[in-house]
Amino acid sequence: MSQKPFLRVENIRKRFGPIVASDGVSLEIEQGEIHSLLGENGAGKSVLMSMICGMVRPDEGEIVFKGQSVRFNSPREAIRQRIGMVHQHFMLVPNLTVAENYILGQGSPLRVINDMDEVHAKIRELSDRYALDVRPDAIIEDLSVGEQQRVEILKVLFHGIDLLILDEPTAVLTPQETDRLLSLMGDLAKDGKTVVFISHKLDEVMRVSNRIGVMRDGRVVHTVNVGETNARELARMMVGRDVRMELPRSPEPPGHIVLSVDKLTCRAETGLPAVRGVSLYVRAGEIVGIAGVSGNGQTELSLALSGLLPVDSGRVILNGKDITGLDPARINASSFSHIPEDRHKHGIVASMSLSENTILQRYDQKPFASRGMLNRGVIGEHTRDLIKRFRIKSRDEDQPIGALSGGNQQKLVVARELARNPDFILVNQLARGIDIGAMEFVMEEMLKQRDNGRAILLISTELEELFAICDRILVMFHGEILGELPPDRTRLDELGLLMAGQTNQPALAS
Ligand SMILES: Nc1ncnc2c1ncn2[C@@H]1O[C@H](COP(=O)(O)OP(=O)(O)OP(=O)(O)O)[C@@H](O)[C@H]1O
Repeated sequence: MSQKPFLRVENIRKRFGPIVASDGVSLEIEQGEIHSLLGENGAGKSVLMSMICGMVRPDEGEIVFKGQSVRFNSPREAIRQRIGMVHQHFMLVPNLTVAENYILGQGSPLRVINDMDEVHAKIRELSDRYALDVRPDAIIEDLSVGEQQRVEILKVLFHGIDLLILDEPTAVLTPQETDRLLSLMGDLAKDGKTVVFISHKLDEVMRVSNRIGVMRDGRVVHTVNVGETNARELARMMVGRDVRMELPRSPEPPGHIVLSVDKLTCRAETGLPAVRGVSLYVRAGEIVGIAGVSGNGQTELSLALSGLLPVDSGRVILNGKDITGLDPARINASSFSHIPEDRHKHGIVASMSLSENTILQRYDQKPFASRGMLNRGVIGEHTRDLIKRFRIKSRDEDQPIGALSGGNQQKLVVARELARNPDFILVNQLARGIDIGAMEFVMEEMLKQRDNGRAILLISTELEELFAICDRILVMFHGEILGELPPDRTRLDELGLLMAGQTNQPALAS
């Protein structure tokens, strides 16, 4: 690493109306390092990085890159200076090929030559060099989330970068894809590239970083070398207190069956079988987990249960009533809450306010409406209460939810669904984007719901989350439930083997 900082950010300020996203933030990054950024939801990580990559303009302060003061008006200008960012939400055109996406509107010299063979060859070369497995002629919409992310990373490499910024890249990845991404970061650093890695997952940050910066309230408040810290200390720096991962729970036995699923089958959007004869039940007062490497039918199972995907055969019974194949609105009205995997598609309407999002499914119900009129006072009060209880960082309840940081959007979805007092709660990826302090709170809330007699089905790729709050864990593999494990008598590696489809284990309960 060189002595002079490769990137220096000095005293940057950025406001969005009354919200201070960057409060005089300063940061130094060395060439060839992997520098992680941690911080609570809304601490200002994404906004800071968006300013470095030309997406957002700072109000004040200076960015010095390779010794020169820079001010970008667009991401394209930043890319010209060899700075690229992969965002939380991919920016690829779904019905175009990888190669077409790369030359689209970028003004690349290769586009002027218009030599697609050359573009394809360059993609293949980079794909081979960094083991990215990206085919230039693949259509984006046919690719899995992990593949699309590798396409995004290769896109930035394609245009040539020295600084790569990755904003929560592992939030949507399987453990195997995460391992692969972390080793890619190491390879890039070996090639002299510099990587900024934003994540809420402390174990990943500890594994891959050279240095770690911790942000709070729009500033970097600590920067530490990875060898001089540990996950517990990082958590304390972020949240300002110790974070408990072991949560107390009442020993009450579960009650009657609230949801039962009998031999459910359904196909994925591609038409291929995704859920193959799944049977399960969830009782009042218990949390049943579904573990599995993503892509094993969990997405389709949750969409089919909530009416968002047609069921081919089998039955779903909620509180004794057959809800199989009902439309989502009717399922929602049957005391069924859903915290979806993809909040943008199924959880929120980004352009609508927090208040409107809070009552999405209940805009015509008491106390939010009476005699065909919205009770704006009641809706506002209810939303303010959720904002306060879940510490959702926002200007006020009238702000569009799309302007909130990712983790704060997720907190509103969780708050809304729990506030509906449902009998059954379906959760697919509770933690998505939520910081560890808020995660502790959200898990406590889930346990309170359980202790109040709710039945909860928690689909997750985060094993720690499943072990922390589930009473039983089912393992899903290739669209089937392979077995059930008691979390208090199962080791992580046993669960991992079952998730890989290995069923001949002693821990497997009948
Ligand atoms: N376009 C915008 N309009 C208004 N406020 C915004 C906008 N973009 C960001 N903010 C606000 O700036 C603050 C910092 O947001 P940022 O996305 O940087 O947080 P973060 O640290 O990345 O959080 P998370 O961990 O949840 O992703 C938040 O309070 C957010 O609501």
